[in-house]
Amino acid sequence: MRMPDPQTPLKIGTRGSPLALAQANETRDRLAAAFNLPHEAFQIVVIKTTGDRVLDRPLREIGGKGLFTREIEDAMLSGDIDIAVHSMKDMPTVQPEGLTLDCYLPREMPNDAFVALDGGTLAALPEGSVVGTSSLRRKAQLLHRRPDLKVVEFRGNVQTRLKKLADGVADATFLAMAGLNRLGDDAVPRAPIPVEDMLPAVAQGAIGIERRADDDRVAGMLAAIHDGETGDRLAAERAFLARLDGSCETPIAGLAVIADGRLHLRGEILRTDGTEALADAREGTVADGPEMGRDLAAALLSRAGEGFFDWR
Ligand SMILES: NCc1[nH]cc(CCC(=O)O)c1CC(=O)O
Repeated sequence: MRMPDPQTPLKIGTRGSPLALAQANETRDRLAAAFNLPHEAFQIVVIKTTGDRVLDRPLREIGGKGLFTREIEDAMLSGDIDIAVHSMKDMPTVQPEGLTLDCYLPREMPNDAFVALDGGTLAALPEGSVVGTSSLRRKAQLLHRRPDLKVVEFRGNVQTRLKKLADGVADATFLAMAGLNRLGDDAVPRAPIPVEDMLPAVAQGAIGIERRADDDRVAGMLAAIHDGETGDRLAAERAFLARLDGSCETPIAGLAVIADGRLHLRGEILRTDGTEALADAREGTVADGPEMGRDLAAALLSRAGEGFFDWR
């Protein structure tokens, strides 16, 4: 296998946000360590996506999943980059023709974080408080438990959201614990929310690395840094999501954990206004994860009935 070197570096495509760059750097560090290569054998290439460009509208109005990936995938197909580093939470369940996604780094905490400048917790949030989020899932889960709260649209990166809190636009917001941990920004006050209280988005906290399907050299390199347990968990969660045809327009949550060699999968779907939440769980062998995901999704869908996902 010919290795990349400083003259012909492996090109790592990523979005330009601080979190995306942290994820790309982690990927480079793991590859460099696995093959004993200098950092200069890798080049990080920043690519702007539609999701980065359009900041003034809710993402679901612009066009759902793929908003943060399309331009990066095009760059890979045209050979401008060799691999792409993604937050798996933002990834469609099917990849474009010619691309493969089968390498995952060890997963961070999947939990959502409750973020309030005064360091408070969700449980202690006063009645009638205003919470900022652009996530339909978080909004629906929150209103299901706390119909007294008001939810306002909140977009932008971590820094932007903190600024909005400081400006008094909202009393609190939610972020993924994984993002905060990966940014290493201890200044952000956050309380992890137990997954029993707020089931995370499918694949939350996991990083995936995409490549050209026919690139055997890169496939061999990525195999060396792939985390099998994360792969098994995501296989179950993403099968669940795929069967639900999940997109940004539907509040869906799902989480698989592996304990004592058994896979435990929990899933939830909600009405967007939070008036109804349907949840269920499956348990089985790790190999049966994808089948359990599809079965769980089918069970929830049959309970949901027509119009459950309508949000307009
Ligand atoms: N939708 C944006 C997005 N995609 C991945 C993460 C966090 C990191 C992760 O889940 O791995 C975030 C931000 C957030 O939800 O706070």
